[in-house]
Amino acid sequence: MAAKIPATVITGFLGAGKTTLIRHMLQNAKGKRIALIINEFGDLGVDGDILKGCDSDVCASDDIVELSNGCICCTVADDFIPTMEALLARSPAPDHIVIETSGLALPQPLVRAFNWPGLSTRVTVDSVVTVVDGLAVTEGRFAHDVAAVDAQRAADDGLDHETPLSELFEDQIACADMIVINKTDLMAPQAASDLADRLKGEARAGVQVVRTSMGELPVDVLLGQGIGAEDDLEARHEVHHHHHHDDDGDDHHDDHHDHGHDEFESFVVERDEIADPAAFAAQLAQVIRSHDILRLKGFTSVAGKPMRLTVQAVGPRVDHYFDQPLGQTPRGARLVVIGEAGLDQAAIAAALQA
Ligand SMILES: Nc1nc2c(ncn2[C@@H]2O[C@H](COP(=O)(O)OP(=O)(O)OP(=O)(O)O)[C@@H](O)[C@H]2O)c(=O)[nH]1
Repeated sequence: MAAKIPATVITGFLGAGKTTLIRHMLQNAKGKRIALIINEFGDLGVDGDILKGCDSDVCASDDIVELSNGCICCTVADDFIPTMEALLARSPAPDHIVIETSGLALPQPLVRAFNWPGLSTRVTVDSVVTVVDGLAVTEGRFAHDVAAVDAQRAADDGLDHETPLSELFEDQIACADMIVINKTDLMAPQAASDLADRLKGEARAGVQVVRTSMGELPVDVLLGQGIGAEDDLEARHEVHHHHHHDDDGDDHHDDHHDHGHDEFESFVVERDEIADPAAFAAQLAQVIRSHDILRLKGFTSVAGKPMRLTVQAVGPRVDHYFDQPLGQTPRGARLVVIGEAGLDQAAIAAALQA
């Protein structure tokens, strides 16, 4: 029988650098036929567009499958498994499959899907790679922040659970075979190495922790780890609490269908094209700060310019760059905004449209 096709699961919180890492991998894959499955939170398809827009023949757009019917780990049977089966039926079959989960996905249910009868004989999880925004974690912006949680607890006796952000982070760390501390260009070397030590302590024994920036990991380090994560699920402890327990008490093994998604929300804001990228970036940074936005990304045209401007913000940091000709895209801006539930959508839209 033919060898199983290896599949790498790339996980990591919103804006950690998963798409950047995958783009670097595709550009350095040296002829390996890689099929990509990507799943975004928010419905603009920004990551797919960024990957298809990279002018390299290794990432032909029909090798990229976007799953946009919700969170990949919650729609495993309806969406993910049929997509995998379709990829496996291709001739020639891909050499490697890479799956980019949404920043809010729990990796465990996805890994579990590889034990499905139709998949288990044909693919194996080469490794689970968790990309971490090193700067955001050291700043305690979303990760498990002991001091902040303790302070909250002290202030509120009724509080018996951690924030959804820190729970997601813990699950993504607990499931990892390799942790990539990304964005080290924004960190002092000592802070990056302290974080590496800390995450080694939180992860399972033997998990590799590597440091990088712009996801520039050698392809041979990233792919071909040969772990077989689906055989080892029990070790990948799931810490995420379910906030929507069935009262009948029967805990199904696949009861992650609505894990915490209603704790986050996303929406799209459209506006007229902008005049000045730097001024717009400053405006976005202001809106992000005043409304506690976790992630904002999208595209806009700029008055008088033929290129599309990509805008990306992770917490308070806003990046913008021209990436490709506008082509047929109508002029104007489309932005997806992601945050914890309760965002003031009308006020945010008004501030972004000002
Ligand atoms: N300075 C710096 N910026 C980075 C690095 N890696 C990624 N970025 C930027 O961070 C932003 C988010 O990166 P993505 O690769 O889109 O992150 P993602 O994990 O795919 O994010 P989601 O779309 O939320 O899933 C982009 O603006 C990237 O250019 C890095 O190592 N250093």
